Amino acid sequence: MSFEQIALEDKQRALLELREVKELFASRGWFPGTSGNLSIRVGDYQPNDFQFAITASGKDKTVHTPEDYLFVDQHGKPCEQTSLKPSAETLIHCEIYRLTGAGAIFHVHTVWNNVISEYFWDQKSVPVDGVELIKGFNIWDEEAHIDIPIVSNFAHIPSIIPEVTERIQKHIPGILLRKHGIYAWGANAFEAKRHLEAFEFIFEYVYRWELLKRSGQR
Ligand SMILES: CSCCC(=O)C(=O)COP(=O)(O)O
Ligand SMILES: [Zn+2]
Repeated sequence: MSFEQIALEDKQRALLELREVKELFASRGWFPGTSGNLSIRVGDYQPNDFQFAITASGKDKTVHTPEDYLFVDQHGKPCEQTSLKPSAETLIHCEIYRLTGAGAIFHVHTVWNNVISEYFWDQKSVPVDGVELIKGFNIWDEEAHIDIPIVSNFAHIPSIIPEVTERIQKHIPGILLRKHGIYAWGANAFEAKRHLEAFEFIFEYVYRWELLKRSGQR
């Protein structure tokens, strides 16, 4: 499907949703120092043919400007002539869309997601047992155990991709980059937001619980 064939309403919806999510996450302090990036897919999807709106690179995501977003294709190339640069991490979004067919991907840097990624780095995943918010991922078993994957972080973004490709799990809608941040996704913006919020809750809970166990209070 060409970019021109995608309905204008679909493109406008994506931009509006990005603006709302960006404002909400900014109010939570989830974009420190211009970090983070958000994307929402538009039009039809095939693993090798899709388009999405994404935040422009290096912007202060706590403010709104007319130059906050642009549309790119499955290779991360702008769909229209623009002076804007897509997020430096666009290729990670491309790969997650390619593998999952998700409708939205949100990436934030928080202290909790950074701390937990380092704490469990030797295991390469964060183990989570029986926490109610796992239901946020549509996993309904009270005793469920999940392992949230952690992958290596590199300044050279293409070097991050192979591990993302290898470690993405079908039933876990997120992946941690070591000492960098979380990528969470969903079928649409509502679901991706729910997943991201569940991850952030779980990271704080698991780390605090680990500390209590270590200190001998539990
Ligand atoms: C300033 S944080 C380093 C880059 C980063 O990790 C990030 O999430 C923001 O990069 P972008 O190009 O999307 O602004
Ligand atoms: Zn980042």
